[in-house]
Amino acid sequence: MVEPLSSDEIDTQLPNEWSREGDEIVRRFEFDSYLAGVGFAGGAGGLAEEAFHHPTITIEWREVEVRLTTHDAGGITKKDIELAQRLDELYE
Ligand SMILES: C[C@H](O)[C@H](O)[C@H]1CNC2=NC(N)=NC(=O)C2=N1
Repeated sequence: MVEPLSSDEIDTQLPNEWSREGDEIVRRFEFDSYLAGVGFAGGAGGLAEEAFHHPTITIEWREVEVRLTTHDAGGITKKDIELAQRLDELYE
């Protein structure tokens, strides 16, 4: 079972564009169109399924908010950090 990271570990491992909100890490991705955000959300869902680790994805007007936490561990784990990194690669 994966263990929650300590606050220090989160601070050092959190990718640059992400922020911590309690037991979640959050990033808002910006797009030129609503449908570009929808497409990104679809790709994010595919990465989530590959990792079997599922974020909360909110699709808004030209923005997509992704929230990650590890429910099984009750906190932020390396699974969240790793998927965040993959989402950043998808976005770039
Ligand atoms: C049984 C458990 O729900 C599964 O192992 C997976 C599914 N996707 C998941 N996604 C997230 N974000 N956290 C989990 O703990 C998690 N667990």
